[in-house]
Amino acid sequence: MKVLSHKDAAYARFVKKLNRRAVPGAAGSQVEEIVSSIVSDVQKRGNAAVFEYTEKFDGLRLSAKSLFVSQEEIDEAYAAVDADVKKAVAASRRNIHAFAKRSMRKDWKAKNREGVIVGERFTPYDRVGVYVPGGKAPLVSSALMTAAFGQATGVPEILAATPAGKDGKINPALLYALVESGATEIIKVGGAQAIAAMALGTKSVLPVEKIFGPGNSFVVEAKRQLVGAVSIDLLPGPSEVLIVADKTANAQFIAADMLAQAEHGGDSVIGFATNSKALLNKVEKELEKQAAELSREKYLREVLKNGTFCLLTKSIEEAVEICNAFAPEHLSLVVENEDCWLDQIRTAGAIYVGPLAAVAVGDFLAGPSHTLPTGGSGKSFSGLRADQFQRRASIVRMDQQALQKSLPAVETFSRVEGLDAHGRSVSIRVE
Ligand SMILES: NC(=O)c1ccc[n+]([C@@H]2O[C@H](COP(=O)([O-])OP(=O)(O)OC[C@H]3O[C@@H](n4cnc5c(N)ncnc54)[C@H](O)[C@@H]3O)[C@@H](O)[C@H]2O)c1
Ligand SMILES: [Zn+2]
Repeated sequence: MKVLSHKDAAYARFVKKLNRRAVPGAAGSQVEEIVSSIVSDVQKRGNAAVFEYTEKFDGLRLSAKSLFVSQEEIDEAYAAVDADVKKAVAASRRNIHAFAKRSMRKDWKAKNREGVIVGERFTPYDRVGVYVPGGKAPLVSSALMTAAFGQATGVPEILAATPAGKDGKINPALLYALVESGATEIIKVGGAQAIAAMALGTKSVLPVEKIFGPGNSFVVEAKRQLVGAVSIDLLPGPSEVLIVADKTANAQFIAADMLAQAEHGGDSVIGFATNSKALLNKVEKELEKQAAELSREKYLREVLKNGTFCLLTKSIEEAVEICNAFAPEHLSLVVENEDCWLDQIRTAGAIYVGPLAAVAVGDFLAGPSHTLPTGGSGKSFSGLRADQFQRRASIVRMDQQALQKSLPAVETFSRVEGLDAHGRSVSIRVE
């Protein structure tokens, strides 16, 4: 764990490094090369390549038949999942649908200055892909936090991809959540090969139009490389949280929120910035104490060692500047005059305001998607939302009078651009 005060010599350089730009594969890790060879192999050899990589990385032998989750497997999952889980999935789905309804784009029309009627029309995509990570934990909530938004906007075909275990089984709760969230087909494939299969199609998999969802660095890099063949939602990689707090905050709550994101393990990053020395000391102690009591201690230790920083800043203003440069996936803001500081935050994917706003409530239940930009990509992308499942077309219609009023400016543009056919196509209607 890195602990630094603004008085330390190393502080300025460390803070400067926190000013990030998104790079999915860790520098020097060769993720880019590995992924590009997987993608081109799936493009060339289709199913055969998908099956080989699944055997290599997940220890599972697939065939054209066992590639897809069967109706029997779905029925088994529905029978196996207990009532509590079904209730929790329903509660989360209800909030997601309500949230999605509000953020969906709605058709509109208006008249411009010349009287031309202009507007926008939105229709759901026909076929999308969602990736649900399955490596380190069965992310049941991630099924909801991607597919259920597509379901809310009325996407008719949702292809889901998630890695299965060596026995070919997918966690029943995850399978249940996927089907409840509108997945119409599910393939038992993970990693870059899953993204390539969905984007490019194989003999068995029909290609999709857009790909959604989080994953490890191979998944995120594959999405990045396949933009063009498909569009994507954003680049959501390993989980992160930054906490900005002053002396009014509760150290136990802060440590608990940090550990909640740290337990995702891997390349997760957790940060804490405060202007209170006393709070910093308390949070450090709490992290140790609480980590020892939690079940995923191995992942927690890994992230506490390599992916954690605690900063004593000069002021809250400076902590907010660091936050905007870092662009955290989750920001927890626990300060006096919280609304004032909230207005200054520009790059965080999700903002949790006040001491009681536990990040885990947003992770599972609140309504906004937990699929959020990480690794600094919050500077350029926003979190997953319903309107990303909508295609948009602009609409233009006009009557004789509007056409006539448009003619002079059109003729001027035609003349300066040297495109006289453009001008003629309007004047011919006015004459
Ligand atoms: N940002 C968000 O909104 C958000 C939400 C949920 C989860 N996440 C993140 O998603 C990630 C999930 O990662 P995961 O690993 O548990 O599951 P995953 O499903 O993303 O990755 C597993 C797949 O990675 C591939 N793989 C593993 N090692 C490989 C190698 N050496 N070379 C090529 N491919 C390889 C395999 O094909 C495997 O199927 C976590 O980092 C978690 O924090 C992010
Ligand atoms: Zn989380």
